[in-house]
Amino acid sequence: MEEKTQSAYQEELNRLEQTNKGIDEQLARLRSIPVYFGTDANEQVLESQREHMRRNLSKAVIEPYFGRLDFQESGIQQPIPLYIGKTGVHEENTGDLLVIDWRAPVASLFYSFTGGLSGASYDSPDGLIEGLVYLKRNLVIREKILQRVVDTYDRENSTLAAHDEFLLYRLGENKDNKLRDIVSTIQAEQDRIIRSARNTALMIQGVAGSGKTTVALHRLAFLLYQYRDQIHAEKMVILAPNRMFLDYISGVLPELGVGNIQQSTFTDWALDLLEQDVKLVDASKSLTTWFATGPKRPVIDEFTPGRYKGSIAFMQDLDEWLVRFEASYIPTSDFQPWEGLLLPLQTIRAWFFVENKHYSLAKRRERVVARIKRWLEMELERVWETSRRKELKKSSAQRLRTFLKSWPEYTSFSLYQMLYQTAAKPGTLSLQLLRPIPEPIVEATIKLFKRKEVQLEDLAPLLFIHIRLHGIRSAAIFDHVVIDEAQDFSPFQVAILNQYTRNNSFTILGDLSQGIHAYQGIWSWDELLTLFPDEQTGYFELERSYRSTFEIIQFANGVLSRGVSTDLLAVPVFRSGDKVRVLQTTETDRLPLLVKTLNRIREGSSSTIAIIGRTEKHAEELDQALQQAGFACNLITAKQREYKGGISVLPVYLAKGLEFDAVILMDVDTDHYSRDMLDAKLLYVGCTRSLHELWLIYQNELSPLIDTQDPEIVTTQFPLS
Ligand SMILES: Nc1ncnc2c1ncn2[C@@H]1O[C@H](COP(=O)(O)OP(=O)(O)OP(=O)(O)O)[C@@H](O)[C@H]1O
Repeated sequence: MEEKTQSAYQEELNRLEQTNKGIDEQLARLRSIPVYFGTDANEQVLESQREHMRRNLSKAVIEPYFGRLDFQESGIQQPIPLYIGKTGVHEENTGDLLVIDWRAPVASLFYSFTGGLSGASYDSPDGLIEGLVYLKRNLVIREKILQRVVDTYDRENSTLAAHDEFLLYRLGENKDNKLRDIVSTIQAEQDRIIRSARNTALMIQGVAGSGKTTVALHRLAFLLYQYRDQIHAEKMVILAPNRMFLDYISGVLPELGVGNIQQSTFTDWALDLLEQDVKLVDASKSLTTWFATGPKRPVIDEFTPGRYKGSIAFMQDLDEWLVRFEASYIPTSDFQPWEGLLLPLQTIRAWFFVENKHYSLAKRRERVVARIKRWLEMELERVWETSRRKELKKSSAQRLRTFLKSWPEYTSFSLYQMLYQTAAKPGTLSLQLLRPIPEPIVEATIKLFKRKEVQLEDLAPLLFIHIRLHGIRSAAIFDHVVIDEAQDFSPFQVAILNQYTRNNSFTILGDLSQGIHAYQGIWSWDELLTLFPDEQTGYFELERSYRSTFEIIQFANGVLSRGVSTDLLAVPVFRSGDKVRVLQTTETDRLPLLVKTLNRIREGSSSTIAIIGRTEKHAEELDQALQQAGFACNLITAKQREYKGGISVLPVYLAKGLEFDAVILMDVDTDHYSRDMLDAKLLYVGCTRSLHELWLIYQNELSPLIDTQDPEIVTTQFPLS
């Protein structure tokens, strides 16, 4: 070990010992205080603070910090070493900071400082603090043991050479079956997103592997720290494409010491609000239709149901329709409980349209009906003769029931159904949509209604109606919403979510190059950007990809460019690995080659492996073949709720968002991946799932999306040894 490195190591060993001692003492003291179970409110608050500290310190004692930054603030004599960790720790007696929370303003220097001799600054609650950075050091501590000390900047020799070395060391590690936190290596461009102000709809276009999901999760932890009095974890939500993906990312927030954040899919969230008034068609069925190969795949245009019903134009049509419905939503005659007594329609209208106009439609009807009943009771009390009153009571109740039949109650579903029924009958003019819904959409929707079923794209309109009918409960309003894989959301879905969100506070992230659900999702970020006021919108692009090796990224970029005209190509962090292997086979050798490849991969250090097919059926066949060959695999289907790791077999469209040490893409021939936009995006998604090894196997003719010419990144040979 070089002398300087050795002394740095020794210095850090001493410091670690001192910090651990401080934490241990605090923990011991806290643990010696008996837990309070009583009813005194003040004591309860103190106990919950102690419990919070006990939890934080027990975590901190294992890995107290990961970084050190020596910073000399302007006007101060010398640099002070700042140790940065996942949670802040104070020295018990002096109150000095032993460890600074990574989310604290000063810690932003650790991420934003990228070298050079000029000054550095950070925003503090007291304004801009300026100064000089002398040292930036990464420290790896595992189970209290110092394992690595890497200086990424040293003012004395003004280098930054080790900066990428530490990142590369981290990226080169194999992954287990959960996404991990990246606090020790957050990059400057990611840090800017994480620390953005809260009342903004942040939109992030990031290439595959650029850390979008990870960054969003760190942003939640930051918001909770920075705005702890205004934002509450239980009022934040992460919306992801499916439950399995949520399971896959579920480790990050607890690692960051954050709990209680809601995690859901748009579907589950919407169905919950609609109180299961409707059923959704089986997701596998629609996925099979949209991801069919060749000519069986439906054409996608603006009249594709998902695009049409997900558009803001449809939302506006529906809005207009509801205004006219509301105007007509009142009985058509006076109410006459008995001869000689009349409640004029005009009075009922005034109660409905004027006195109760601030209530939602259902509430207004409920209030007006209650008022009619009260009016009736008062009128009955005026009838002195008991037997006559009894008789009138009975008959008027009957008349009221008949009267109210002309003023039915609606659910979101029944009203939505009425919209399509009206659209199907050109005669009913007053409630006809101004812009007619295309006939095939009307027919297909009505057909599903018979089974009380709807498609995913019907959920936003149903919720829109739900809000008109019932309003929004304040308990249902979010402080902040994260939408992952937002390219698959429709503008209507995001507009609805915005109604349930305070102050446009969103983190919306996605990648148009992975927009494989183009039949419902956005085609450009402008479709979402226009939903928010300009001054509350932020747009970022992440171009660097951290997941895969240089070879894999170059190869995947080639695939994408052959099917899509795009400038959203990933820039690799220079981490070189094995060449991508594109192997030709025959029908008889296909499965033996797959088995041989799997065995070969397993000889190495990969712990998560994916075998990716083109469709669900394709994946099922591969899974069966592998099970018969003795491999314990996990078949991933659209209904999956848990991500188990190990060897996964899955259709390419379900691989989005996940990552594996090694990926084998099966049957990448012309039939499975033709030269078109969707197939290019699908194959791009498949390739970019791999961290270290990528294998592609095909028979007959290779997909035109793949080029094997560049010997620097691809080989067509199976490795010899
Ligand atoms: N700054 C970083 N330091 C270390 N690892 C990082 C960093 N940023 C991202 N990564 C790693 O890169 C991988 C990709 O991250 P993530 O899944 O968040 O990206 P993504 O943009 O959501 O990807 P995709 O769109 O392809 O699903 C993860 O393994 C993550 O840990």
